[in-house]
Amino acid sequence: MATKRPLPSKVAAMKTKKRQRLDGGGPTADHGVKPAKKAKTARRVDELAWKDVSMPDRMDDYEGFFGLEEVDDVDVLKDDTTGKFSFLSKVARAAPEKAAEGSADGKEVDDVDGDEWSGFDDVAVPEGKKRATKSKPPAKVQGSKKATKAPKPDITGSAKAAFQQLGEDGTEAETDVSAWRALELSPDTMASLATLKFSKPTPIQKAAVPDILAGHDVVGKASTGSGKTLAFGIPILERFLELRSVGKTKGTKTPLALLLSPTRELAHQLSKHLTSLCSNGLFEGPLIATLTGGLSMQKQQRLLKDADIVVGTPGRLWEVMSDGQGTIKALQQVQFLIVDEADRLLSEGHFKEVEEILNALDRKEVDEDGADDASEAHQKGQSPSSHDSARQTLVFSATFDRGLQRKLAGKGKAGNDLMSNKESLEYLLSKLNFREEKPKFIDVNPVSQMATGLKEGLVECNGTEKDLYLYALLLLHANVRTLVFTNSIDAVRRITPLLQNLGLSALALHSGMAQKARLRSVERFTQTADSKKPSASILIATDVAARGLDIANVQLVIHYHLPRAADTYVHRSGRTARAGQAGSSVLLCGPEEVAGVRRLVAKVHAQSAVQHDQTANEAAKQGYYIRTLDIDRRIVSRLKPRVTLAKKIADSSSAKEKHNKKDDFMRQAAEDLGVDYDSEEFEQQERGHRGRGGGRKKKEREARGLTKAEVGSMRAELKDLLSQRVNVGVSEKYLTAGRVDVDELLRQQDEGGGKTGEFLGQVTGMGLEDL
Ligand SMILES: Nc1ncnc2c1ncn2[C@@H]1O[C@H](COP(=O)(O)OP(=O)(O)OP(=O)(O)O)[C@@H](O)[C@H]1O
Repeated sequence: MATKRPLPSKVAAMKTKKRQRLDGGGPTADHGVKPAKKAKTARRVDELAWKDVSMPDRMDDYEGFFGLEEVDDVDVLKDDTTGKFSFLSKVARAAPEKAAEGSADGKEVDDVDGDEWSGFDDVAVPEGKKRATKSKPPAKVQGSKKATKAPKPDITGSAKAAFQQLGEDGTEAETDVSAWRALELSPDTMASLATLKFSKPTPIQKAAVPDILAGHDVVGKASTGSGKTLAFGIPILERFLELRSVGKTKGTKTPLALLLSPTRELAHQLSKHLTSLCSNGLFEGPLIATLTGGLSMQKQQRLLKDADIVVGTPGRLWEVMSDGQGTIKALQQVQFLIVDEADRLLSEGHFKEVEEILNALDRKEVDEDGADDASEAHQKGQSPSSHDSARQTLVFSATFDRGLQRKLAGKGKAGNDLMSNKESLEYLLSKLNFREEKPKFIDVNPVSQMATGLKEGLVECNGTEKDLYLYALLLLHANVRTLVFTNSIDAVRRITPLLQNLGLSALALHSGMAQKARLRSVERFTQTADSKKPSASILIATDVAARGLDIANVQLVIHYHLPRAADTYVHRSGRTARAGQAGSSVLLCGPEEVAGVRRLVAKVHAQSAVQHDQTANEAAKQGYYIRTLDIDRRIVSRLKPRVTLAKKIADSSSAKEKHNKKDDFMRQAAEDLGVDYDSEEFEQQERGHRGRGGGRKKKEREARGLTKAEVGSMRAELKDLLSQRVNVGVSEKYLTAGRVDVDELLRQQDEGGGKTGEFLGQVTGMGLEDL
């Protein structure tokens, strides 16, 4: 007997308009409801009248979905015997839309018959699915010898595709992509590049695309922000279009490419970037599934079934592969394996899961029923077959271990040492099972791994003054999109509210946050970057944001804590000065750290010289000398009262929050044990235990002890201080030149209600503007 079941709140929340009358009003006799004027008919999911949902505040690739749709007035029925669902609706999707809905290969993301769709979930269709329209490539796309399929004129009148080719004034925005011709790409890819307005390939794209298209394994090195994603993305799209033109993508259940990413944010960004190339409405592109932790695994597994490109972080990918559903078998057939940010992925920390994945991809034995059990195979100690791989392996990063670079460039001594260090990148590269004896090593930036538009500097300050100097730097670079890197989650948690109290809209990003909050922070930061809004333009992050993140218009990177390794310095700094833009990277360091910092930065700049047969010391000696930037101490000291107050307020709320959490935990534990819990008594006992951390605890207690009224008055005082303008229009250089009487200026400033001199904003004469 068919019964009705209401949508769970999750589904309802995903739709802007809820389905009507889900608990009644259906036409079934069981419910004895008056028949509607037009009877509802059972329809398949893809026959329903889905409409696009606009999501202004969400990431386009949220949870691996590239678009959401909604549907109204549908009754959902569950057959208790079979457990299958069916849908009753008066209206069906209009015919032309339906044609657009189905992909050429007839695949569907949500199983229509409900065979595998055992529960309700968000119903969404990736963008690639919805765009089966064709359109004319822009006028200047011509001359490709390797055409897979001639594009047809836009007979369906796809307004979207046509609109994408129009400039704001309605005229055709032509991008001359003739500089790509030497790469012999298909008209579809050329059209896509024109839509993206990429008029010419970047050096790494120019060098790597032909080798990848020719079937070689490639290890690619190019500086940060130089377009490495499309260096492998374009060949993947080319292969997809080639296979599609001969009908080989139809009905296949095996992905074409597998991409490994070290972080979740980067995985989502890679998907988004590839989507912009592959699903721009000009042709039907490949489906992309993003597998990352922190988001619904079932949903990702469902997407995986139809995916052409799989992008994943090692942990979640291995989890999915280990589920015995035949995922390993499917992934064993990928034609491309891409290891992005390879030196990070193949280093300690990610090592275990990456190695498991690599072993599983190369394992020959699979159960008779086609399913696989990775852990079982692992226990059996099955090892990968060597050098019989059909797939191409592509390895990319801006940084590689120096010894490895020399070897790849043919300068190193081959020897037994190759296998001696099991943790080394070299050893792991040997596990990648390249199809060729030696992959092609392409290094387009042998001279420097830093972006050409990057300027570097350091600010010297005591450890206890870092917050103050950070604030001063941020004020001096007001309205500049800034990424601040710290070495710990605690520091992000502390600095973010501190800056917020100071009236700056700082956002946090660290791995201790829930995944949705992480994505939201990146999304908000990206949006403000896009909209050029001055607010919310500071992201305080751990090194989870150091690699690969491509956020437009980030102009300043501040290293609040020194990076722990040279490669981290390169990647953090690489979040600015991307794609040929300018940007600055500033290190905050204590006087005792300056010498070490200079060595670290010189080492980074000396890498290439070392490749050219110098020793590290020789290279560093002739090397780069990072400049010290002066910030006028008078300005800093005038900012101090604000920072001190803001810190007290932030410490008070964080101590209270921490205490409440601990209290909840203790209360629960006491309840579980069936004993009484008195928080004051417990605290007194704790106070009795003196020892390490006693001072910190005392401070926490004091901060927690502040009353609401005390915090309120501090807030009022801070508000008052923030409303006063601080003159920062004078610099040390000015002072030493003796042209300005700063005391007089500051006095006038106070008396004149902030009308004298120059105020907060970009300052000239400090050396900072040269950065
Ligand atoms: N041919 C091109 N012309 C103009 N812009 C491009 C081109 N190719 C890529 N870009 C843009 O350059 C930016 C950086 O690209 P990408 O993220 O691939 O850099 P990357 O080399 O992978 O950097 P990282 O080492 O930091 O990961 C992106 O915003 C991308 O859209």
